[in-house]
Amino acid sequence: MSRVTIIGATGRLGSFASHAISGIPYVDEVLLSGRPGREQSLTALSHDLTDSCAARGSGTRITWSTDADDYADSDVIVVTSGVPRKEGQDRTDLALENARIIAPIARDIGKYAPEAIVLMITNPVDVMTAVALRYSGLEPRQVFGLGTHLDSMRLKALIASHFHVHVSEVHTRIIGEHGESMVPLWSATTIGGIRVTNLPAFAGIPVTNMVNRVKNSGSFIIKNSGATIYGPGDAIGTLVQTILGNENRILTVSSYIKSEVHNIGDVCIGVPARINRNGVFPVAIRIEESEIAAFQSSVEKIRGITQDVLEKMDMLRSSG
Ligand SMILES: NC(=O)c1ccc[n+]([C@@H]2O[C@H](COP(=O)([O-])OP(=O)(O)OC[C@H]3O[C@@H](n4cnc5c(N)ncnc54)[C@H](O)[C@@H]3O)[C@@H](O)[C@H]2O)c1
Ligand SMILES: O=C(O)C[C@H](O)C(=O)O
Repeated sequence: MSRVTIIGATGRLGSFASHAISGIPYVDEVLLSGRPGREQSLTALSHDLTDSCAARGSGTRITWSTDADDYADSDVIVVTSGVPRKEGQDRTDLALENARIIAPIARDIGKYAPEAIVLMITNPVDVMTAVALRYSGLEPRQVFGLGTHLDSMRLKALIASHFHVHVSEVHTRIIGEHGESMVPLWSATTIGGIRVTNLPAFAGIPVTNMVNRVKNSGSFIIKNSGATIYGPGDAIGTLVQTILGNENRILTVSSYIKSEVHNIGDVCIGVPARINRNGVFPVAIRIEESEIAAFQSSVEKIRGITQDVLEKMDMLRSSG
């Protein structure tokens, strides 16, 4: 029996992620959680998703609640609550506003669901992962963020399209910030098991254009269709399935690292991590010199914003 709770379920991403999760075979119950005042919307969404399950021949139960104590007994909690960026904003512009939304939610998770594995989605996701870790009091293995998994999938799609190969033939990773300072690891990119840098055709690929397209993907979609929904929603589904299926896949997610990448750490940021029913375990890696420098600078950026937000949150708390 597995129960997955989505906090922020009435939002654009939350509702599609709920749909994606309801299709995972290991999931018996999806609990749609929202703020008081959202009862009608939660009821309607639960009816719609129940119809969807029936149409797919799935026996997954869809329930809803506005009470935090119903987080209890959740195996996985996905948090999509928070403000999305508007056209022209950077994800990091949302840091303090969303930290103020995430902190009380994380406290409730720590109180009512201390055994759960928590997947953070709210942006800026690396910073919100650190906020959730701090305020929930859970262990680092239990709290992680979507991080650069979505960016890695975006790059994978571009590489597959460029080389006219199936996406399953491409393995690639982007580490670091889910944002401007992300670091594509060409050293860890393979097509059909062959390192891409060993393929003569790689010399002709528009690397900079591809990386810029990944960096700008979210803002392009937001500008032209309002929100990113299906890419992140299905990426959330993959992560939930990886946890509940105890699959031990290595995916690139925002996780607390001490020193796993060339002794760089003390931050929540996108890194390759093994994911299973017990949570998320960053994998120690060695990368190329230029990649180390870029990762170090991404870490410093995210560590700085995280410290700043946590300090401001402390000040807000002490001033009542
Ligand atoms: N990490 C990623 O790759 C990724 C991808 C897409 C969206 N996001 C982030 O997910 C978040 C939600 O995006 P969306 O497009 O679904 O937004 P949305 O506006 O459609 O939904 C926001 C949700 O948050 C809830 N919410 C808003 N303010 C709240 C508050 N003060 N307290 C409690 N709940 C509150 C709303 O009720 C709603 O359920 C944003 O921060 C967005 O940037 C992250
Ligand atoms: O770009 C955004 O603000 C949403 C999300 O982080 C994304 O990359 O799709």
